[in-house]
Amino acid sequence: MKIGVPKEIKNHEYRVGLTPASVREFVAHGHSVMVQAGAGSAIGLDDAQYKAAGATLVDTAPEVFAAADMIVKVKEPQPQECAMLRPGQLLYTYLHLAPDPEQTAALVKSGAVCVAYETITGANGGLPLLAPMSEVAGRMSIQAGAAHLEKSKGGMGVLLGGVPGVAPGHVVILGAGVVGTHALQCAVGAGARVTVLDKNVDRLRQLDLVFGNRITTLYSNAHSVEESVLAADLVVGGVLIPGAAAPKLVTRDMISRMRKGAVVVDVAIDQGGCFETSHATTHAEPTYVVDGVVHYCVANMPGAVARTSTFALNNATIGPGLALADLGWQAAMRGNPHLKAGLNVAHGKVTFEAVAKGLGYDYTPADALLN
Ligand SMILES: NC(=O)C1=CN([C@@H]2O[C@H](COP(=O)(O)OP(=O)(O)OC[C@H]3O[C@@H](n4cnc5c(N)ncnc54)[C@H](O)[C@@H]3O)[C@@H](O)[C@H]2O)C=CC1
Ligand SMILES: CC(=O)C(=O)O
Ligand SMILES: [Mg+2]
Repeated sequence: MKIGVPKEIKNHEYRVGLTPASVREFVAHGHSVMVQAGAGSAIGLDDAQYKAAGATLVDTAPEVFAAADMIVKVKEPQPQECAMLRPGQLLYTYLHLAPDPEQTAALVKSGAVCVAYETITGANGGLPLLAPMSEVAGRMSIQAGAAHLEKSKGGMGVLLGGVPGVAPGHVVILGAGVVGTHALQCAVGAGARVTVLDKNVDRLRQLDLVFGNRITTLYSNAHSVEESVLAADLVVGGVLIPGAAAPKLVTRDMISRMRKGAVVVDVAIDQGGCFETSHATTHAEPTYVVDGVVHYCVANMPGAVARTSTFALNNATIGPGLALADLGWQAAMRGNPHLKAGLNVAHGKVTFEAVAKGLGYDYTPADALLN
């Protein structure tokens, strides 16, 4: 198969779909790999390394899209990329379609076969191709939140760890999944007071066993969310209903009653966000203020630490990527329900139920297209 890797074009996005090591794997499996010149140069993966790994370098994205059977990316295709997709072409990347009707319409129109990293499931549960970026974003959420609590960034001027004789900052984490757990590790490490909420009590039990009374765990409902958020200096939003739009747990009214200069980091913004007042921002302008509360809602947080993130992402995407290329998407998915769960759009049909339901499309189960 001809594999194509274009340079990412989203704002401040320096990750790249394949590392040179991953190119080498695809080539060893008998595939040819085309990489757009300069695709990895911002993170020290230069063209010479791709060449040495067996890739062909081409100058422009249109050349990559025109020649490749399978496009490997990081972020959801931007409008000019959607326009270059063709019927039957395989797209392997993050999509986050539920909150994105324009992209969904463009992918449906393209006729391409679109596999979303974030909905591929794991044999042992979880979302293994989302997990590494959630680890990164979870850890970054405390870093970003702490920075924006400083006065010069619009915050109230709180040091998360406090100092002897002064109480630490209070971090509230919504969702105890991968983002939540990694945020929690960093918040505890920084010396903050930490409260974490989830609807999954087993998950709270696991965290309680590890962190004991260094943290407070709470079952998530409207009451506990409201009480916690109103007492917080920093709130991290890390909830997920896989493939669906994020539930709006924090209302506009709660935001208006929060402490002035508090910070919210809505990591779940790529699925639409879990604060009613959230809208997606970019690394170029990461924050805005509503009712005195600083909102950080960057939809590609791992792009800021693109080198670490690219390696972590490739560790997870290489296996399913090789299966798709080696067997073709239909045979690969027939034998693997976890990979099949990644199919979101194919041949003009929406094949992921939560996306179809949320955006008003007829739902076509993937099985109907696998013959
Ligand atoms: N902005 C960015 O750059 C990035 C965003 N993300 C996003 O972060 C979000 C979280 O991802 P993960 O932690 O990997 O998901 P996960 O599936 O590991 O965890 C989500 C947690 O939310 C919980 N949850 C669901 N409804 C809830 C509710 N009403 N109240 C409290 N908890 C609730 C679930 O029980 C689960 O434990 C996703 O939307 C993901 O796409 C991930 C990486 C980067
Ligand atoms: C998961 C995601 O949206 C990202 O890594 O940018
Ligand atoms: Mg999007």
